Amino acid sequence: MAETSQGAKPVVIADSVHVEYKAHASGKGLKEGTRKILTPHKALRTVHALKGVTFKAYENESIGIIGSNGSGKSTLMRAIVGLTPTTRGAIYASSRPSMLGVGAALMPKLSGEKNIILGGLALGFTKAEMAELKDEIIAFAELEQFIDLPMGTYSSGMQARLKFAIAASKQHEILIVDEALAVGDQRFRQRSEARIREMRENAGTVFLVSHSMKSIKDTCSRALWIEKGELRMDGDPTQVIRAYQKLRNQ
Ligand SMILES: Nc1ncnc2c1ncn2[C@@H]1O[C@H](COP(=O)(O)OP(=O)(O)OP(=O)(O)O)[C@@H](O)[C@H]1O
Repeated sequence: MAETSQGAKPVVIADSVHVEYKAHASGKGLKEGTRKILTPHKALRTVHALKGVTFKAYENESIGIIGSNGSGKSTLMRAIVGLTPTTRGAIYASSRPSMLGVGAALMPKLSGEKNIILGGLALGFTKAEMAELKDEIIAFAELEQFIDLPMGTYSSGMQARLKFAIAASKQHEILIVDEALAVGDQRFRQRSEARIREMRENAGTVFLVSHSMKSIKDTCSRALWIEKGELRMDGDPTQVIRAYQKLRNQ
């Protein structure tokens, strides 16, 4: 991969990325192969969610992704992780990007403690490693009093804290955080932002999708503004946010 004049190596390259979703007129997304069983009179709509997005992300950057609802932010993140295929263009990454969140692996009926082990295994830790990390995770989530209760009894904020604490226990080289910070309370948000900064300092590259301009300003070194599937602006977070808010207030 090419290097910049400052010598930083790109870790993610998005090269004219297009993503088109095929959606049934009833509103449901379609998986490959589903098309065949649809009745012919039901129209198939194409949603062009990303229209040629190009950028390079470098080591140690923390990149905020902003834009209106439905502008394509999550689609871009899912394409970077490989969950959503690009229709045209390509994404190159120097190592496998991780999406912060172990939500899918967790089970509401199990205690917070058992879910920590489960979530850790899903992240690739061994049981022994999780036994060592467990207390730190419980302390970060501040759930000492509740950790033996089923996770399903937790409030949404408590669940979000548990998920963040599990996922943030691992150092990721390329980490994608999609709105995870918006759910906790103000104090937890500050602590999770600090943790993200720490991960970034340890040679990680972080993408943070958020509608909280404060989170982006406090956490990110760069911002990408995606609007209607296109990269509208890329640069210093304060300037990009100012331009975005100016358009929103018109
Ligand atoms: N599975 C899907 N099938 C069809 N269309 C989809 C699918 N997922 C997303 N879209 C469409 O793609 C566009 C971009 O959606 P996306 O979720 O990436 O936006 P976003 O910027 O993350 O929005 P928000 O800020 O509201 O979370 C929207 O028009 C959305 O309706």
